[in-house]
Amino acid sequence: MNSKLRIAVVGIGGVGGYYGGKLAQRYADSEDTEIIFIARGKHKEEIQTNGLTINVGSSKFTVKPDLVTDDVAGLGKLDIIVFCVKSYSLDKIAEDFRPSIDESTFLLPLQNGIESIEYLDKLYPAAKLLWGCVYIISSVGAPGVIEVKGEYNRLVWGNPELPVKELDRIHKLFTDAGIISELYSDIVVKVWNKFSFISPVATLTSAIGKTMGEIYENAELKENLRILMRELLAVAHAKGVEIEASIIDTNMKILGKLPKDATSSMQRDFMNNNQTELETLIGYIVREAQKSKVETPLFSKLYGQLKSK
Ligand SMILES: NC(=O)C1=CN([C@@H]2O[C@H](COP(=O)(O)OP(=O)(O)OC[C@H]3O[C@@H](n4cnc5c(N)ncnc54)[C@H](OP(=O)(O)O)[C@@H]3O)[C@@H](O)[C@H]2O)C=CC1
Ligand SMILES: CC(C)(CO)C(=O)C(=O)O
Repeated sequence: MNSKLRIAVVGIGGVGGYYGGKLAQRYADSEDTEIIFIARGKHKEEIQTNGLTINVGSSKFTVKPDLVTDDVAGLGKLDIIVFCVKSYSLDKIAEDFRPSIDESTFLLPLQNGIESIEYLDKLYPAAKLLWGCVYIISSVGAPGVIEVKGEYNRLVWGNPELPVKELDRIHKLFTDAGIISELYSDIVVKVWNKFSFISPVATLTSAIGKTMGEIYENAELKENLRILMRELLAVAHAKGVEIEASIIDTNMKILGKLPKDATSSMQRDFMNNNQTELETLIGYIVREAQKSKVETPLFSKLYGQLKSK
């Protein structure tokens, strides 16, 4: 019988490459923990042959997990699954994990937004769902290579309804791997806090094609961003999430500290004609507003514009 703790990281892109890389660096080849990467194509082949190299600021490390595969069906029971694909890829792959998931499996989705978490909760109601989000700027540089900007990244996660002892064990597992792990009992608010920044910023930058600095320095655009944040908060409050109004000022301060030429990843996806996370970052707010009969005129207008882009 396999008594190892079995962890799968699904999607070895910017996020999965960094967090999977840290886990593999600490636990691959260990006696008690198995690290599995779900990757595909040339990226998978490169990781299998030469390992995954992670460049973080001025340092770098290369890892080889215990297994790299695109064959989810044959994996067997898993203990922790960290979903790091883009939100639009989640439903395609999440279903394939059914034989690996039972009531003791932890699921940790790290997509931006709320919808992926709600989606996995509905798909696997018996599993132990963790809420999570990450503060990192990272991407695939080349097959087998991950580029992370800056040295300081945070993994924010938790679920107050699950036993503290089990959460503490995962927290130790992450921390021992060198991951900055922040375990919160008010995790729902923490994930909405991040969403209250990224959703309005992604919406406005993508709709008008301006950088974060250009928005911050223009009073009218800045007010539009505040309006989007207020609309998002109204939706959160209607859903019973106790997010504080002061998060808007906090978000504006964060925006002011970012490089003037910073763009959002959705804005870059629109510019490069790539598939985007429009539905989970923006469409979700519009749909939830309709369900709760909350008015979100600016979100609705910009969502309509972006949908037809
Ligand atoms: N990157 C960042 O800095 C941040 C990202 N986020 C969020 O994290 C999430 C992930 O983003 P990010 O890491 O940037 O995305 P990436 O596109 O860099 O990574 C996703 C990876 O998943 C792979 N993938 C998709 N489907 C499959 C599949 N069926 N089998 C195997 N591999 C698959 C993709 O492979 P392929 O290339 O072949 O499609 C890609 O390597 C998003 O929701 C994003 O908004 C949040 C904060 C910061
Ligand atoms: C805010 C940022 C840049 C990094 O956390 C991000 O999440 C994104 O652009 O999608």
